[in-house]
Amino acid sequence: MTYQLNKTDRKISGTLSLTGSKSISNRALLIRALCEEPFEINRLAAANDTELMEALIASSDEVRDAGPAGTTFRFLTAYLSLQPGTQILTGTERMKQRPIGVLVEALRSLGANIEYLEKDGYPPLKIGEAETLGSNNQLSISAATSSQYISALLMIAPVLPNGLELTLEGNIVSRSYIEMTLGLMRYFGVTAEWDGNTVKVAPQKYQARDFTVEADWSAASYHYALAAFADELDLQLDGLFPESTQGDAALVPIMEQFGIQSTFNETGVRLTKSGKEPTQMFEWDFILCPDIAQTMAVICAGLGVQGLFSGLETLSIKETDRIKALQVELGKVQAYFSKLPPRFSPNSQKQYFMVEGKADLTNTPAFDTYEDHRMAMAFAPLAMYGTILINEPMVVEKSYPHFYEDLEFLGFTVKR
Ligand SMILES: O=C(O)C1=C[C@@H](OP(=O)(O)O)[C@@H](O)[C@H](O)C1
Ligand SMILES: C=C(OP(=O)(O)O)C(=O)O
Repeated sequence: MTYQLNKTDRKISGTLSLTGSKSISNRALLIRALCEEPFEINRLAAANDTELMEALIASSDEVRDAGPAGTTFRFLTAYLSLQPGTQILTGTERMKQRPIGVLVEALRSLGANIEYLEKDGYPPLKIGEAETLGSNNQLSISAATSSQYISALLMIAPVLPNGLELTLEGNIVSRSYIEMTLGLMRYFGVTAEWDGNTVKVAPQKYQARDFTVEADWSAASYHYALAAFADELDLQLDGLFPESTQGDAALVPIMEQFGIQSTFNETGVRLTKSGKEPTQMFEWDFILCPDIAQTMAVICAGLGVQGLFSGLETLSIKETDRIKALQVELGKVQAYFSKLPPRFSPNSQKQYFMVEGKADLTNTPAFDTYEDHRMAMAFAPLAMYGTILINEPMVVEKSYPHFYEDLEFLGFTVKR
């Protein structure tokens, strides 16, 4: 299936109410499953990944299929280790290529009974009943591959008989998501101490409290891209708060550099043009906000701004290898995304990528999406410069099922 997108003017105005954050929703659902009393979760994400999370927690099926949902898969691995009986946790072909060994090894050393059903270190998993889980409460874990493993362990930590002392080794990737986890745990009455590289969680009970999920800042990034490409702008995004636990809220200072002013009000944030010219050279380290790297690469290419990106170490193990996918798709519009040779790196400790060139839309490019929602949504804003095609457009359902309807509301034509 292919969608054709275009927009005849460069005006962006109106009010959108964005879906809830899938990261926050998936945490709130896991915490609710571990809490002895029920509570309400308002504005749960409409994301397929969140629907899966909710359905798989409630399921009594022996085989549970998390599809392409990474957080769902990782959080459920920890949760199912606590459950009686034996379950099989599986996912898409891509999920079977996304590593899980660090989490499985950590759970095994707590006493979990987990087997790999295909390739060592990767899904699918057979999770049996543990004889005793958590009699040992000290664990070291590599923090350099995915923060989701750490979040999964921290969320089950208070219900383990002796809690958990988790030592994080190596470079910590996506640290903002670990902080989000601890923030949510705190909201539900569980305290943790993070001192140096050790996080300690004593045995505690989650306290039931109704909760409202903040809107999704990663989803907001696509609207910030429209804002950056617009000539006239007055866009209200409802459901976003000024004090966010989402690392992707870094969009506010980032987009200031592109002349976008974010003004928080009672219901959300209003985007207007600040009057400042966009920067000609944009530099950012995405280690705390990896999910907006694709959006920012396309914003740079759309405006012809040179981008110097670092902190992209986790991108190759996400829904697709996002580095390769960006290289191929930006190449279709004569823009480039290339790894900087170490001798040109401003900081020898980091790996840099450079975005160069201004996207040329004259030949109605057809963008492939690689089973990655963020490839579809990051490239869609280019339709403000000319007609584009998006192949397999419905990948967006993973996190933002109403994405195309929201574009139509803003005046885009979406030919299905
Ligand atoms: O914990 C979470 O909700 C997430 C953590 C990040 O993953 P990594 O920690 O693997 O970078 C992020 O990319 C993902 O979309 C959601
Ligand atoms: C990486 C992502 O999700 P997950 O790891 O949960 O599949 C994402 O939504 O960009």
